[in-house]
Amino acid sequence: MTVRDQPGPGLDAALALIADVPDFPEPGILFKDITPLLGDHVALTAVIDALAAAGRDAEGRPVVDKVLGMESRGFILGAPVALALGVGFVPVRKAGKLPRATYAVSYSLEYAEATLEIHQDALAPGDRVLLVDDVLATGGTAKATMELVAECGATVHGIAMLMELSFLPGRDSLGDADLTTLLTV
Ligand SMILES: O=P(O)(O)OC[C@H]1O[C@H](OP(=O)(O)OP(=O)(O)O)[C@H](O)[C@@H]1O
Ligand SMILES: Nc1ncnc2[nH]cnc12
Repeated sequence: MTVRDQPGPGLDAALALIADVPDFPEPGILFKDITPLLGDHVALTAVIDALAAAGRDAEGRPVVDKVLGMESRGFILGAPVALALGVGFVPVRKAGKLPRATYAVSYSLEYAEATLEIHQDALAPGDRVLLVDDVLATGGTAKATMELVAECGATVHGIAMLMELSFLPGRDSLGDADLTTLLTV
């Protein structure tokens, strides 16, 4: 597994806007609140540019066919990353939200259990995709999404996360996937 830090102008200041909220949504969880960062145009631009770099080659050319975002914070970050790369966006949604035929995977995350779904025709066999989300905690969400991509016959080019919680074993569940995290806490 490769981890690439993507320092850039304004990125450190952007990441400093993430707020710690103790005991949310339940006692013992230190919740990482990205809403102050999202509300700052300069910070949001720096973060989207840094995440999009995970979908480019060394010359800066896009190398993915689709960006996937996991509900719901992965939608906020993933859609602008897709625009930056000039490719389409695919939502990976919680159970029961997608209207047509889906593949589904159930999983556990830091403070809940859930099922994620993808439309069966969202990806073409052989598509190379970039997964985008805000937090890598237990890795349950990312691992479930990788399984959905495999079920579609597509390939995970990389996983781009705003932050990684180093006190949880998230990265251990991602095999040899190419993981980019902008911040480790
Ligand atoms: O690595 P994990 O343990 O799976 O946790 C990470 C996931 O948890 C959060 O999403 P959540 O399901 O809480 O949904 P939200 O974005 O709608 O708040 C976060 O946005 C990641 O998707
Ligand atoms: N501690 C945390 N803060 C924010 N989002 C999360 N998703 C899973 N764990 C989280």
